[in-house]
This record gives sequence, C-alpha cells and structure tokens, in this order.
Amino acid sequence: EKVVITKDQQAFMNVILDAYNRHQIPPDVAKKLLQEQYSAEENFLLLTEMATSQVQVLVEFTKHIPGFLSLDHEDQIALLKGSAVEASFLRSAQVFSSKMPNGHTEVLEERIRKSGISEEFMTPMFNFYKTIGELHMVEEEQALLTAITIMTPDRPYVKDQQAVERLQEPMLDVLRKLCALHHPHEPQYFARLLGRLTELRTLNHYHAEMLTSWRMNDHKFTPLLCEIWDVQ
Ligand SMILES: CC(C)c1onc(-c2c(Cl)cccc2Cl)c1COc1ccc2cc(-c3cccc(C(=O)O)c3)sc2c1
Repeated sequence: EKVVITKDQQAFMNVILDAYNRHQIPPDVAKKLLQEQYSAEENFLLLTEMATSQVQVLVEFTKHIPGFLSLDHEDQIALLKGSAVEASFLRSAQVFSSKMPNGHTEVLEERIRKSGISEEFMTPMFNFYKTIGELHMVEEEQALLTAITIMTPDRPYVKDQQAVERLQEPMLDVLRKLCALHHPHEPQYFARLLGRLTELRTLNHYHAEMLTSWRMNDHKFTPLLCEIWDVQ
C-alpha cells in the first residue's frame, strides 16, 4: 500500500534532521585527524579530543529531540550516559561511509588501529563500520537512528521507561516510512537498520573492555569523558 508521511511527521522529521545537521564536530577539530603525527600516543590524544567533541555535540543534539527536555532530569542523564558510546559509534561510522571527504576515512581507520586498542576489539568494531557503510543511509535515516538510539527506554537507571517509549515510538514510525520510501526495493531495510541497534549494544561491552585496557596502560581521558563513561 502507498506509504504516506503526514505533514506533522514531516515537520517532526525536519526538527530532528535540522538539529542533527546543526550539531556536528567543528571542521577545525575534525581536520586535526589529518595532521602528520601517527604515534600511538598522538593517535590516542586525537581520538580523545574527537570523542570529547562528539559528546558535546551529542548533548546539544539530544536537547532538540522533541520531548527530551520534558523528561525527568535524572532520566535525561541516564539516557545520555546510556547512549553516548553508541552515538559515537554511529557518528564515527558515518565518517567511514560516504559522509566525510575521503582524506578522513583512511586516516581515522589508521589512528583507531594504532591507538592501543587490542585486536580482539578491532574486528567487531570495523565489521560494524562496514555493515553501516553498506546500508548507504540517507541523512534523515542517520539523524533518526541516532535519536532512536538515544531514546532507548531500557537504559540502566531510567525510572520512567514508558515516558521514553512514548518519545521513541513516533521516531520509529517515521523511520519505518522513510525506509519504505527511500529503499522501495528492500522491504527488509528497516529491519536491517534496527539490527544495527542490536549490534551497537554489543559494542558497548567491547568499549568498556577497551577503556579498562587503556587505563591499565595509564591513559588519561578528559573530565567530560570520565563523567559520561563513568571512568575513574
Ligand atoms: C577516548 C578515545 C580514545 C576513544 O575511546 N573510545 C573511542 C571510540 C572509538 Cl575508538 C570508536 C567508536 C566509538 C568510540 Cl567512543 C574513542 C574515539 O571516539 C570517537 C568518537 C567520535 C568520533 C567522531 C569522529 C569524527 C571524525 C571526522 C569527522 C567527524 C564528523 O562528524 O564530521 C567525526 S572520530 C571519533 C572518535
């Protein structure tokens, strides 16, 4: 049957897309990835700067998701802390697909591969990047998928899960329609997108291990990352 996006859904979608496009890592910060030094130390410091900038972008984007600011304040924090790593994987994944001028893709991969992350985490991480790239998401889908990831009701310490569900549902409805409209010959496309959200949760686990091994090698994080990732 014909998929129709209502005018209200179109307006709702534009609020999220506009917020997503307005809150990006500043180009002068992203450009630092291209500077010469490639030592493990230099790579770790650069990636730390990117992750910190990413968290600032995430907080600003999240504040513009319809209904977020009307949630209980402690639940707002729980949602941000619960989704920060997943949102960073989604954002950095977009760098690996068409999003960034090519210079960034190889350089980012090189820096991640040589930043003290053990091989066992590289495989799932770059497999995720590959599968995201193969989806060729349009920017509306990227923005909605990030907002849906943030508005995940069953994060640790969320008290009013139903209030979060009520905000996530309309975004899932619009995303399902967008997938049908943008990928008419792939009826399973929406299901594949949601499958990436499941994959993201497993990456949280690997990321916690990455943090532990970095800390064992006396690597330091920024105060913002320590706060949002609950480290030291
Ligand atoms: C502390 C640091 C060492 C760290 O610990 N774990 C991770 C991590 C790693 Cl490895 C992989 C996935 C997730 C995390 Cl969280 C990181 C680095 O995290 C980041 C986070 C966001 C971004 C956005 C980028 C990016 C580049 C160009 C352009 C753009 C753009 O949006 O324009 C974004 S790079 C980047 C690196």
